[in-house]
Amino acid sequence: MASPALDFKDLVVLITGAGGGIGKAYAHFYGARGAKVVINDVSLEAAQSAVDEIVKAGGQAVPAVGSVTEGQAVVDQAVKAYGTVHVLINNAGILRDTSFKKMTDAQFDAIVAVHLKGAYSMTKAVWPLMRQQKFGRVINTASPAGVYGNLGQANYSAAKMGLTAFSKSLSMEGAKYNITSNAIVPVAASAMTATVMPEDVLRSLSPDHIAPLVGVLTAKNGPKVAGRIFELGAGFYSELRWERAEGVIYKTDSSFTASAVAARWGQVMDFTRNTHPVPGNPEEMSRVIEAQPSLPPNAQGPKIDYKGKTVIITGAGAGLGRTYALYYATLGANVVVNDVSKANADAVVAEVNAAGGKGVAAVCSAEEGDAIVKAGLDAFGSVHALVCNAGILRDKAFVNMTEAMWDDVIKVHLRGTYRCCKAVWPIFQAQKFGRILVTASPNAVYGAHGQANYGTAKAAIIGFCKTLAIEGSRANVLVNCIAPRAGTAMTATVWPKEMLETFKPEFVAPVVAFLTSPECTETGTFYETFGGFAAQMRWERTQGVAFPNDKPVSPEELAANWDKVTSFKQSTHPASAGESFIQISENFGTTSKPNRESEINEKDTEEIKHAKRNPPQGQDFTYTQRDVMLYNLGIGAHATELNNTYENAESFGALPTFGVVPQFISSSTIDLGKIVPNFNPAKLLHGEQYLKIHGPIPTEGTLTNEPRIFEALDKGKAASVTTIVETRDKATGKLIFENHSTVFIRGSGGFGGQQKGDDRGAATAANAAPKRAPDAVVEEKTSEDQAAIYRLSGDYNPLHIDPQFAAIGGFKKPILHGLCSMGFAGRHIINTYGPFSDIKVRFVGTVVPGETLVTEMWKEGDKVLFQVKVKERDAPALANAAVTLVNGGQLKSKL
Ligand SMILES: CCCCCCC[C@@H](O)CC(=O)SCCNC(=O)CCNC(=O)[C@H](O)C(C)(C)COP(=O)(O)OP(=O)(O)OC[C@H]1O[C@@H](n2cnc3c(N)ncnc32)[C@H](O)[C@@H]1OP(=O)(O)O
Repeated sequence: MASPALDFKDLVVLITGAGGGIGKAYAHFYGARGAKVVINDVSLEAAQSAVDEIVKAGGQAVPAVGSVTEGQAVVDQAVKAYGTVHVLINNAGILRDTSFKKMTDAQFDAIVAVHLKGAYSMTKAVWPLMRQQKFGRVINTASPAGVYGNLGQANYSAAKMGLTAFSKSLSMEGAKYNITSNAIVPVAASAMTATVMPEDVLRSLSPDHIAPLVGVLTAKNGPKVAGRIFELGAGFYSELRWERAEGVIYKTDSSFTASAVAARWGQVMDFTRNTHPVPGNPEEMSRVIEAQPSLPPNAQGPKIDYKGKTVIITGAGAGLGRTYALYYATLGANVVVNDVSKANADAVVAEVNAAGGKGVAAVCSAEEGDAIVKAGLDAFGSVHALVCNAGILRDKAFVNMTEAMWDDVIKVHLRGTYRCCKAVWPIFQAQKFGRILVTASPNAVYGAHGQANYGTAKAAIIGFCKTLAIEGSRANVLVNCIAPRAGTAMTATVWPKEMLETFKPEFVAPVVAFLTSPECTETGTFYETFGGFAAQMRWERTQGVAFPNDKPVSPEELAANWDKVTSFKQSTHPASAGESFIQISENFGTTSKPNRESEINEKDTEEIKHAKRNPPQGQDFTYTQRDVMLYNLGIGAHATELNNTYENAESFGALPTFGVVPQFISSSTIDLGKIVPNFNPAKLLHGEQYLKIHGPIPTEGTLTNEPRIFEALDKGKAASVTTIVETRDKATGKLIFENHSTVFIRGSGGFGGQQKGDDRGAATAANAAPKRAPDAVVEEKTSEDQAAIYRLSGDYNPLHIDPQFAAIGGFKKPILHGLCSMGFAGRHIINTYGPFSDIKVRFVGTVVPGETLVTEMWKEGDKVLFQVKVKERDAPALANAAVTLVNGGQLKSKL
């Protein structure tokens, strides 16, 4: 049941990058729901055309041209047109994809500028308006590339992940003013994916599936949801959150070493008993304070030493960085002590030398990655590990944050990390060894007041780490991330003594030294660590809710299912963009329940109306591999084609036209005598067939059928009746096949009903054969026993075996099943062009078992048009026929 109408009337909604793609889909959504839409784009032409479309459809919209990095100028245009902004959707984006090895500073900086600075600049400009009117909704657009990492997108991953924390911080600061902010992780087709994805996948990933969730989050009367992350696409809607392993509290005495950390690392990563820490929860730290005194000394694991190894530590002049440097020194490392302060760097170098290591200072900003790495190379000849630790704080409430405060924090943390990683990357790649540890923060996970800049930079580092890990693993360059907590010079004045004692920076160092050692084989992982405690973090995703893929759900219906979107009861843990995509792609091709009333035609007789409104109960179809082999043989597969005829063959499976078999039990039992007059089964011929294969075909199992009468046409002397059957996997409910079957019943016309059928797209396409000679022709003789074999797959119509029955139908001999001829043609197409995802044919002439079928084919884009003739009589058998090739036929080369 849908929830009450969500109210968007007169909300001023500013959407960045709305000249195309998802942004434009939002614009249409809000325009249709009575909002005042402000369409931002860098292109006036694109913005204006989106505006025109909305106005034409009866909505209100204005363009606001300009770069998102000039937020105030864009917002001024919105205010000029509509007085304020209620909803801001930070959607604009660009891509500069390339391997990290080849990434230029310009490519990194451009992405950070548009996605991060753009979101900052736009939000900063609307913030005072939202505070003043005590209403604001901000949506930030993250990406699977950000939350899971993605090859060739180190820059984009960083920026997108950064926006998750930006939303959290904004939500905390906006709460008092009824301002919420959420991040979405959309999976949708865009101008970019259009070039790399097949058409049906693009259709399934329509951007129209994203707007309903954004609608729920921004409606005047929607649920109050703030600081959360939602992953969605293709009609699937879910929420993401961080989950933490129970972790280990190591005793922080002298037995707390990198080797002790290694000894129990499995437990650090063990999610059997997981937790979901609440931001700012005081129990978090008191748990560690209470546990420490009674812990036994730590058992030691494999020896970890750094003799002959060089470790670069940025920001090592004080705090955590200094303690790392000193700890590495005790393990015999060469340490490059980077700091902006020469005095601090020199002092730590002296301490490193005294502690058993060798130190060298690299006095410069963390952004000077090349200079820092050069210092290490000059002093020690090589570099083996990099710990990116340098950071600054420029805490300020977002309303008072200056551009410089934003820029400085992003630069030191994110750009500094990028520049140092970039500088060590070729060295690590060449020596086929490298360990990188980057530093995020709990505030990247939980958000924090006054740290929109810092939280964003730190979250960006998590996304950056994930992509680097993917790109580095082949060369044994492992990249991990920590969110440490420790007492600082600042907390020294406010924390009680026992906290200062428990959360010393020294109590993070052994974890760091383990993570950069050869003994650590993890990559792309992320940990919280403080006071001897360490625990891995991973994504947890709700089971989510999937709506039919063929049309976008309404925001009301989505809101009515909000508990399913957000319930973590049966959660999953996608660890990569690929894993995340599986559940989304499972929703491809799912269709809405048909609205039977809409299929009623005014000319339908009462009998037809009744039949349409009261479809028969579908029947289950259970089958085994034997049935698959029997079907394949029935349509001419040969014993030598083992994948079709031998259950132990490596790629054993059903030929795609097997899809007509499971539904037959349901469509053939429809009582046609109750629908058309003078029904005589001997006068029934199969007229047309359309089959769409939605999912992989199981080689055995139970499928369910949902049949319905779609139309019954009066063709004068004859009637034609079309049934549609959806066939699903009984266990999963996943749609596997959709069949449209038309039977032509001679002598049953003249009842005065609808004469012309409705357009059902590919199922009714004319598929006229081109004038040119066929691109390919395959000829194959059917067996005299073909119908006798084929009927064992379920169509026991006596027309195909019983001469007397055939004679009543007007035939000299039993004729071949139409679907058998279609199966032959399907094989001919597969063998010529590869597998297909749908097939449509019209049966235009009968075939007698033993006759030779000639399949003529014309390739037109991703379709193959075809027709089949009977060679002996030069008579047409199948016409108006076509298939859609899987992946445009590219699979053929892989077969
Ligand atoms: C799986 C789900 C359940 C399916 C149950 C199937 C059970 C099976 O056991 C049965 C079979 O397999 S039978 C064997 C396969 N079928 C055949 O051999 C039929 C061959 N076709 C014919 O003989 C003629 O085309 C014929 C007789 C069909 C039509 O020829 P004509 O009477 O000459 O028709 P025509 O004058 O050309 O056109 C009249 C109107 O009908 C439409 N039409 C024509 N062929 C059609 C066809 N094959 N399917 C659907 N509609 C068809 C025409 O468009 C025309 O419509 P309109 O008047 O609006 O222009």
